[in-house]
Amino acid sequence: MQAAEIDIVSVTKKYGSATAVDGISLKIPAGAYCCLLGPSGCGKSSTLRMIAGHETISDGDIRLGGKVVTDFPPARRSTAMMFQSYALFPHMDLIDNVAFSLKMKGVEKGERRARALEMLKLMQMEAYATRRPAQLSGGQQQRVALARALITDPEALLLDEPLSALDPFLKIRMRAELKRLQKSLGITFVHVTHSQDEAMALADLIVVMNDGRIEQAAAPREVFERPATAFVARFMGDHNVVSGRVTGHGDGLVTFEVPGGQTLVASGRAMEAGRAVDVGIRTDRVRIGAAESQGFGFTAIVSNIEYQGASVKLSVTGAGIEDFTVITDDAAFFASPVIVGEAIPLSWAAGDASILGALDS
Ligand SMILES: Nc1ncnc2c1ncn2[C@@H]1O[C@H](COP(=O)(O)OP(=O)(O)OP(=O)(O)O)[C@@H](O)[C@H]1O
Repeated sequence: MQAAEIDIVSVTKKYGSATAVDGISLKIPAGAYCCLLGPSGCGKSSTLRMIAGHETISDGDIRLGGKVVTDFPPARRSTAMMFQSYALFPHMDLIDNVAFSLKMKGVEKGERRARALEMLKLMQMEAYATRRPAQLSGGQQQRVALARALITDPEALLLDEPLSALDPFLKIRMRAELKRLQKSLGITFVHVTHSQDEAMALADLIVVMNDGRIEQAAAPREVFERPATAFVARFMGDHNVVSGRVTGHGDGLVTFEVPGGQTLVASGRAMEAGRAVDVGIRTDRVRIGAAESQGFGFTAIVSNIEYQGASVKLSVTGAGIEDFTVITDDAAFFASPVIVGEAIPLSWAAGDASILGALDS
């Protein structure tokens, strides 16, 4: 199969006067596994449907494999879409379900059935070829839906929350299957999800969306290690976001004051005093113990402790700092446990607190 690059150029989607997608631009390389990630209502499904041609584009253009397809109907785009509900026909057996789009194209019966069987084989479902969808498990239905989408030989497969109907165990298994399938077919996958874990596990490119815009588009590790904005840091989880005002800078470090009056230090480029900043601090990089130098920690009051097996999660507050989380490994915690209500010193290394959004400059 051939893979297509997807180029979204200043695309806007309006429903009446409401803007669902607000002038986004994004290049998805051919053969990439791209996850559109974000909270409910951020515009991920609208973006996917515009790529598929199931939704008109209010402004801007979409190019697939270098060709402008903005006004093309779905069937002319070399894309295939797999829906959340799988949308299988209940009265047809699996072969007819999978062969359906070939029938629409006028492919002769013998050939379309042979190709459908081949697709079912690819998905290891040939033994069930004459069953109906209701006689299958959720995971099996998903494989059939995939076979049905792939039979048209698409250059890009578009998946809208493909794992959301599955139980947690199956979800993780099917997620591995999706990844394997994408690598073996080599075509571009665009997968809509609101799950950070799912996006981190699958994607080569994560696109974090918020309120119709793209907050960050980067490799999973980049998004996790260097969130571009406070929104991304909060949404990906595992980061504390502390807000304050800049009081000074020097040597790649910025000092800032939080509302409670204490001064902390973060890495970041020079910026003028008085500017409001958000600083990200990874929850797993904070340790219990006094800071070696001023500004790389604070005194916190423990408000909650959750045992999580391999780790322990502490919720704490400090002067001007609310909702701060510390993830510590279980051995370190139980070697010298703390209790709710206790005042404890917290600290982190110089590179572990960074000004969000100023990391690339
Ligand atoms: N057909 C429609 N008519 C009017 N408004 C719509 C339509 N489809 C979506 N919207 C609105 O556009 C915005 C973006 O919706 P969209 O479905 O793209 O978001 P999403 O990120 O995929 O959300 P979810 O995860 O809940 O599916 C929402 O505010 C939604 O209510």
